[in-house]
Amino acid sequence: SDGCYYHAWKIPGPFSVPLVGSAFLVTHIILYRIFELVCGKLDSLQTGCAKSWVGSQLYIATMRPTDTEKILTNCLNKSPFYENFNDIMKDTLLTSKVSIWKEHRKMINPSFNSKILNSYHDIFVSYSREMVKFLDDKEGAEQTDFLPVIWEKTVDAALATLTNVKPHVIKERQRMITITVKFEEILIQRFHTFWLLIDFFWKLSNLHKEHKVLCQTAHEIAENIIAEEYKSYESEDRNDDTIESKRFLPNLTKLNRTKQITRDEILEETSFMLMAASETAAITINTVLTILGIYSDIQERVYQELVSVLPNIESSPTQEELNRLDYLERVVKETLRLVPTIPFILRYADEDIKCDPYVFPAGSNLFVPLVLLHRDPEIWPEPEKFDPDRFLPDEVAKRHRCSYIPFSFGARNCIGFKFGMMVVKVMVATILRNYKVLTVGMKSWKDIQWDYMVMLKAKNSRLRFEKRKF
Ligand code: HEM
Repeated sequence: SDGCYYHAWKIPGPFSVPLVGSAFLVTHIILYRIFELVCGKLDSLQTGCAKSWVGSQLYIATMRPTDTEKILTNCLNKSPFYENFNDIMKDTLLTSKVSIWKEHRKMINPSFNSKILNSYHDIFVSYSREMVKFLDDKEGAEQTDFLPVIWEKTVDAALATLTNVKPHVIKERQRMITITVKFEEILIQRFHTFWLLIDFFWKLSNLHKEHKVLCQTAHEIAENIIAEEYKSYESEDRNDDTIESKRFLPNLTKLNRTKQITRDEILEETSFMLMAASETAAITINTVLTILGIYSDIQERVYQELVSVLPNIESSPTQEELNRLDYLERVVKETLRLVPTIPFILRYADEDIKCDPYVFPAGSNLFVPLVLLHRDPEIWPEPEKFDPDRFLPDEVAKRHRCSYIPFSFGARNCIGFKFGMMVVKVMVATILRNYKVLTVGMKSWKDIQWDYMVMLKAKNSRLRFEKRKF
């Protein structure tokens, strides 16, 4: 509309891109141009926000906490960007239109309440013990890449908590990891091959064939998990009041009986939920350990806290002990500030959003770069310094509540926020109580090479583990 052009005209932004037809091409340009723009020029613009026209689509990036709060509270629809992930995750909590999302989130939310999450504590502990046992067996060995190792444990922990299926029953569950990695590789390859960004060529390419095979396999694995869940539903004398029946997949299975959700919808939600739960947690644990490997003085402080709260090396933290690990909590928070595992969020404006002195017009795509918001020197003095004490209560109270949002904010925030913090803390606490972690040849977090696609993950973190003496 004319209003849209008028409002957009006032927002600074030096470039536009000629009309292009493919949604994927648009996405490509957003990522590269806006990232470049936002990273390179946002602070020099001194406005905290910038726009870019990509064909007929308007993209606006902002790193002001007040705008961020307005966007995340008022715009619950996602940008078309999210349609590009993969073909079996088009209608999930993450991606679906508000109408569907609202219904599903209402059904899924109760499975993430505190009572149910607390019942997961011992399960997380048992997988963290398995992790330590794995390290014991390989003592001293340099892990060229720790991420796949910890990821196996978070997949099992996710299956053991979000479903009633015993992880070992799902023989191909480790393939969930290779498939996810492959999906991301294909996405990256597509981004780097200009002609593959045009749908017509993409559909003809071998990469697309590979993509389809992966979708098929992911679909089969999710089918198996659901079939097992149905079996356990039928075999056990079902009591719908147990805490187990309120878990994510059992709960959806129950709602399927009363036709509140279809089996296909459950399949997509499950596929996505298991991936979301395990990959984010694994990456975060890997990042925390890498950073603590670099800053050994900070690791030492974490270790001293662990020794005082957990005098016995064999013991894992109880829930009450976990809550007393304040310094560890600050370390995890500071890690997610500097390196938010999900580095940006894209929303869609259904109506005009007033962000003084600008109006972000209806129809625009709103880009919230967490990674830049979290490094804004106006909010974070010496932003590149790793300093867990930024999260002391007095410091937190001084900042705007949307200056730090690794789990997003508002009604469409991360449903697994507490779940994620719990797994990460239990795993890191148990590993560090038993092992000292070292990195090879790195002095600062800036020596880590970051993969910058959908997730922000360390590429060259080679961790070494040294058994702690009693
Ligand atoms: C541990 C680190 C984690 C981080 C940093 C993280 C971060 C986020 C962020 C930033 C979003 C919003 C994404 C967007 O709007 O584009 C999100 C959404 C989501 N996350 Fe997480 N997450 C984590 C762990 C988890 C876990 C453990 C689960 C599941 C148990 C989970 C499930 C989800 C789901 C289902 C959504 C979509 C929510 C909706 O749109 O209603 N996440 N997460």
